[in-house]
Amino acid sequence: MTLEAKQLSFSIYDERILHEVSIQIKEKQLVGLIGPNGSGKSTLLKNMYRLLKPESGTVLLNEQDILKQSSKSIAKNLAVVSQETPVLFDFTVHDLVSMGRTPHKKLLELDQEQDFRIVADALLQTGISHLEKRSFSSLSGGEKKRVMVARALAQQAKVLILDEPTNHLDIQHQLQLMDLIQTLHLTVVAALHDLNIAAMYCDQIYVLQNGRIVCHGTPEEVLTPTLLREVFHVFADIQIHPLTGKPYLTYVPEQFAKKVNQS
Ligand SMILES: Nc1ncnc2c1ncn2[C@@H]1O[C@H](COP(=O)(O)OP(=O)(O)OP(=O)(O)O)[C@@H](O)[C@H]1O
Repeated sequence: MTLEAKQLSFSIYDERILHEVSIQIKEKQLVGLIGPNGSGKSTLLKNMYRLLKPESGTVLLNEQDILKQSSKSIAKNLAVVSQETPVLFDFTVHDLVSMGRTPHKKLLELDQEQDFRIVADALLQTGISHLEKRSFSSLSGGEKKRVMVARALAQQAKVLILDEPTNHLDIQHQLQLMDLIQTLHLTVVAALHDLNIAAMYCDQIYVLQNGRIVCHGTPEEVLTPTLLREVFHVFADIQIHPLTGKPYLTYVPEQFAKKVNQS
């Protein structure tokens, strides 16, 4: 399964938020979307999971226009972990994760043995089995995030859209979650703020600035001191880490700026 945005533009109240954005997530690739606050990451993802409708351009899920597919067929293939968490009713963790099974069932069909097994697996993989009877509203921010990831896993979609999946998680759970996502070998696009996490886990990175893609490529190609300075307005020393073989960023105060490697 592949996911692609082609020449996508989007405006709110006559203000252009996204300018002809194109991004491509190939089969089983983990693609990171990075950019400063307000650069348009969430807006792009919302267009890609149909919460917003583009002004122009298309979103293709497995090369088919997403606007021409039924919600149920999209939900079988595409799961989303958004920044918002459901607040309408106070469901238990188990109930919420079980909702991930909905696209696979007929109207009013009860959970089958297989559904219970898939939900139990999703709870186990995200490390929240012990919370299954708790009410969702009583959970901490990080626990809620893991419930939403578990729901997405229970959906058994081949494509995942994640809007800041590691937000609210402590460092152990950030790494566990990214490890889990990597081992699932799904087609994934994730908006990420932590550039070291993006460097460590992403196959490709797209950089958004003021609603435009300004750079894309492998973490090694994209994460350079020049890009960090021009897009994020910070100075960073970037080395290839001897253990991971991936770029590792150390942010430095301006007084050390002249000493950082300039690539
Ligand atoms: N409903 C809205 N009404 C007005 N402006 C909006 C609305 N939604 C988004 N915007 C604006 O669109 C721009 C892009 O916002 P978006 O949330 O996509 O950025 P982001 O890159 O995800 O930011 P962050 O890193 O802070 O989460 C921002 O300037 C934001 O204020």
